[in-house]
Amino acid sequence: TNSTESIPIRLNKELAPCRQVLDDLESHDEAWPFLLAVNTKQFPTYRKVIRNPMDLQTIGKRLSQNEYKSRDEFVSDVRLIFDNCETFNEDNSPVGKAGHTLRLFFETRWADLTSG
Ligand SMILES: Cc1ncccc1N[C@@H](C)c1cnc2ccsc2c1
Repeated sequence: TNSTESIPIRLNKELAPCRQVLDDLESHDEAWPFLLAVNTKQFPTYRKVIRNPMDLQTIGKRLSQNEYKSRDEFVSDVRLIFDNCETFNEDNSPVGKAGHTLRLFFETRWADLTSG
């Protein structure tokens, strides 16, 4: 069955901005470091430093599986991506700069989509 049939209309409407902003993030030029989970073979220290990894693909799966019960849960996962990025990457590194750019894009787009 279509996974959206099972959730109340209210929740479905409530989460619409989440799908929209996720699509916008995934298609952003600076999204490349955040599309998939950080490969721990490529970055062996990552999981020691970052206790709660997060990425855009994981958020998309959670959204499609109706794991978010509120917009706030969704927003927390998105902000976790950028907080992890700041923890692990220098601000002036390519990934660090991408994180700051994409965080500002997210907060601006999210405010536009949800300001009523
Ligand atoms: C967001 C993040 N934080 C810390 C480490 C990595 C990453 N991203 C991965 C995709 C990444 C980021 N940059 C490069 C450069 C060559 S492979 C590769 C993979």
